[in-house]
Amino acid sequence: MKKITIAVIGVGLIGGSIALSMRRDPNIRVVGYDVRQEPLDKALTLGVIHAGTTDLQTAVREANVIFLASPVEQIVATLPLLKDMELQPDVIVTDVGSTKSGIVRHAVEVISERVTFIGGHPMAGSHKSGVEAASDRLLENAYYVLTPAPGTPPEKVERLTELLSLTRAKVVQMDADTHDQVVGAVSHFPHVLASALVNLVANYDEENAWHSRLAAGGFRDITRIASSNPRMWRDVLLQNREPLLKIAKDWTKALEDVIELVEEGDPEGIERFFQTARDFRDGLPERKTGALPPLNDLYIDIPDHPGEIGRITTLLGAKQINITNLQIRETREDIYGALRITFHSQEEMEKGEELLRFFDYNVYRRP
Ligand SMILES: NC(=O)C1=CN([C@@H]2O[C@H](COP(=O)(O)OP(=O)(O)OC[C@H]3O[C@@H](n4cnc5c(N)ncnc54)[C@H](O)[C@@H]3O)[C@@H](O)[C@H]2O)C=CC1
Ligand SMILES: O=C(O)C(=O)Cc1ccc(O)cc1
Repeated sequence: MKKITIAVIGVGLIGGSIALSMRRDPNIRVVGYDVRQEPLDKALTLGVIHAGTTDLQTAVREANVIFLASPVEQIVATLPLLKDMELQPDVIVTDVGSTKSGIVRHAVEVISERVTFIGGHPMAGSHKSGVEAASDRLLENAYYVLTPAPGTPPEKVERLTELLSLTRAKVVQMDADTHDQVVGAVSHFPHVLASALVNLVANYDEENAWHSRLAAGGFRDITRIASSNPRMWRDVLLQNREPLLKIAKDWTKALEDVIELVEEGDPEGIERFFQTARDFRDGLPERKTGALPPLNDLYIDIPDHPGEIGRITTLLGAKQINITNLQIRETREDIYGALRITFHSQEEMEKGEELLRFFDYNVYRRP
């Protein structure tokens, strides 16, 4: 089979994960470019890329496909640089940015007879960043949105789709504006809300430190994404202003509606509010096929002493069930702790679940 070269511009969490997925094919050579030497050194050490450079022209010269994987404002800034560079004829330039309309608009400058641009956004990720968190499984089972323009040659979209099968993501297509509206609502705005809530509670906490001490499961769950990379999210908000401002207005109205129900002391209305949300939330696709990142986690109630954890890992080890991480979560009333176990694969998680249930542990798939 013909050897091809992939250039990854920005070797961080997503660029690194794409690179690792591409490396599943031995005929693919991955060249990484970054503005910093450090991620390139790490990526080489971790076997994420075959070669690394801080010179953009060197990275893209041989590339058949170029993935722009830096923060979105930097993707916009890189596009015009490509225009003056020596590129392979028939090269496909794509990106992984969380926003699409602005990027697709700027990409028009680089599109030519010889250069195709196809916007892309893998709908999986993490609040972690950097190449050290990259994984060839990060995008597995997630949606991967492509936003080809009406004039994009369909055979190029097909070629990119085929290449992306190495990520094991599910490639779908939509126009860039629709993407920004939908993803604004299900991803960007939740990040704003999570951070706003954390900042509110942090202010209360200055007056009364019980806030952070009592911050329990619900607060932690809904605010996990407030630990995301502030630079990255700054750029996302700046790139997706219009849809986000509209969603923020709708949100304000939705919150006012709840406030009204509370002011009126309307029990049916309040219950309906929670019930409607619960019905939709419970009907969301399971993690393995949805927009949430794929996780092979189980949560187990354990009596709060160390011997118990040893027993669980021994049981799993004896059945050759591989785990990749263990975490003790909040202790409830000093009786039970919740142990989170991350398994190496979905299959191993299912085996672990069955085994631990057999030994009478309370096992949950959600925290
Ligand atoms: N973090 C996530 O969960 C997801 C992020 N994305 C998108 O992927 C892109 C990358 O995000 P992450 O991998 O999370 O960030 P990251 O911070 O892990 O990696 C970004 C890398 O880009 C490099 N960089 C910065 N400016 C650059 C430039 N001008 N040229 C080349 N490299 C440059 C940085 O040095 C860093 O190594 C962003 O556009 C983000 O919107 C998409 C899906 C999920
Ligand atoms: O941490 C999480 O759950 C995320 O929200 C992941 C994510 C972050 C950014 C994206 O553009 C897509 C997915």
